[in-house]
Amino acid sequence: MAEGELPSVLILDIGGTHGVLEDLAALLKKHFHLITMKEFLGNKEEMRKKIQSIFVFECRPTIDRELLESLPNLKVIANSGVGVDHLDLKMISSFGVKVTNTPHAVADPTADIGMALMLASARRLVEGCHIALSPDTKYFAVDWLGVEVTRATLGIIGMGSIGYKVAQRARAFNMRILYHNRNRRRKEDEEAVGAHYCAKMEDLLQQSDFVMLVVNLTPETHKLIGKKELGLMKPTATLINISRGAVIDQDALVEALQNKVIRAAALDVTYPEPLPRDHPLLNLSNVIITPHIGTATVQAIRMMAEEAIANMLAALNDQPIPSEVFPK
Ligand SMILES: O=CC(=O)O
Repeated sequence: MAEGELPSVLILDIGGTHGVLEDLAALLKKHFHLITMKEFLGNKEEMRKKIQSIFVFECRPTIDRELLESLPNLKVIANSGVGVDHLDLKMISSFGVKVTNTPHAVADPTADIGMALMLASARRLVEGCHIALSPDTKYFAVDWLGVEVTRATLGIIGMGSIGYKVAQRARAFNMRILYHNRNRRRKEDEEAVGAHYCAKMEDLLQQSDFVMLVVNLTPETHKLIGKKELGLMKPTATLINISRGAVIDQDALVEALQNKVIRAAALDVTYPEPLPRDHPLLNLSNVIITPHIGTATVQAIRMMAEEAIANMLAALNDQPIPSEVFPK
């Protein structure tokens, strides 16, 4: 790289051609020369040699061996978002390329979406909205009573930083909070939010009125919730998923919802995304689905870009990286 020249960053975004939003581009341009996928595809050897970093912005691309082989000077892939289940960490690391994520930016907005889904499902907000918008529906609230979140039992599966933020919020609703996690949190953390540890996930499933999934998607959590687990839940319970769609066996979920094995589900994530238009989950009145919007806020998008920039700069300058993700 010539002196004074900014390091080149390839931007992978939804559609692969638009680059990032204007104000984020301005932020990135202070430190990097940006290359959109459109420019990249039309181009030449010389440009590929300059690319030192990939910024994955609001998309889940497949980064394959072929792409990595074509970028001889790539040092880091900076993912905006915390989940890196779409990246083959071992393969990427075999090229000497580092991977980073943005755990701080995502925690609050994702916890907010968890709470929003729980409240919306409990109080049947979407159905209520349809009734209010429809000119000829007769309004009899008794026909579609909701349930209360206040003082109910919330079971959080996955007590990392997002799960913990959910617990903090749930405490304000006087909820009884149970959690299941690979590792038990420190006593002080538990006490601060009044959370009780369930070593066995089954105990949490049996006792909770609301079960919220906040785990990373890994081989161990793939289809963590299937027919057996749904069968353990109360028939009055609601399942909320803000992690990844594949954490639930979706066929089993459809069956459980159709047969009222559980009361309802509220999902910000599905498998695949979006669901095919004829998917049975889209035709159930006891389901709310949002299109993976846990971090879709003005603030989060900016904070994720800032975190990614700090990660890229550290990686390119051989400094300690704030949020590096290592292959297991
Ligand atoms: O899904 C959102 C994230 O991984 O941060």
